[in-house]
Amino acid sequence: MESMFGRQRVEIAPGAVHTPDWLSLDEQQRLVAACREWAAPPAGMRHTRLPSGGVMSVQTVCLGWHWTPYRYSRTTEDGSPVKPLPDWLADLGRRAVGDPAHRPDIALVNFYDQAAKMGMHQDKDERSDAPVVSLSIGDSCVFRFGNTENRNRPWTDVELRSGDLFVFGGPSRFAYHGVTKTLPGTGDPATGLITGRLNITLRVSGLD
Ligand SMILES: O=C(O)CCC(=O)C(=O)O
Ligand SMILES: [Fe+2]
Repeated sequence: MESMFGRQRVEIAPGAVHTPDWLSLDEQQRLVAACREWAAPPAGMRHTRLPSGGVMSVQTVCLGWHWTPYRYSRTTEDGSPVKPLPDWLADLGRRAVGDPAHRPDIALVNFYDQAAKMGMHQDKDERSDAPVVSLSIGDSCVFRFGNTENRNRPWTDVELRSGDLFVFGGPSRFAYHGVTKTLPGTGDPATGLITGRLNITLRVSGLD
């Protein structure tokens, strides 16, 4: 939410909190550089294929556990081992949640080109109700945060900008959400990302 003092931390729904400008420029630069390495093959960034035969418009690389709709595994579709989730990234997730016991073991790194979006869905392939941490870098987007019942209204549209944190847990952990559009040209090239949007979600798998 915008006030004359800038954007404020807002609880969008119980357990769902938007914290603007949470990442420093240094942290964003480090994440962009790391995402470039994670995106490289093997087990690199690709468009996820859906069982329906469709292909997601975002490109994704997974760390820790590989997500294939609708389950997690230790290897990708072509049999490559999934890249590890580095401790420093799990530490960042722990700091975002503010709970010393929080231990994310999955990162999904999504890249949105200017046409990419993500339909309303729940993050429900994890066997844990621990909060999901979402970090955004690059172009702004319209993030639609809905309800836990279905993909329809009520929802709240939130503009996520570069450096913003969004955490959803508690009663909002299984709320439907999606990205209706990105806003091309709104990112700061100083992050190292010249075009497009990166989103990193950190999750607890509940698997071993
Ligand atoms: O890009 C975003 O902000 C949301 C990504 C998301 O919902 C997901 O990866 O499940
Ligand atoms: Fe999601």
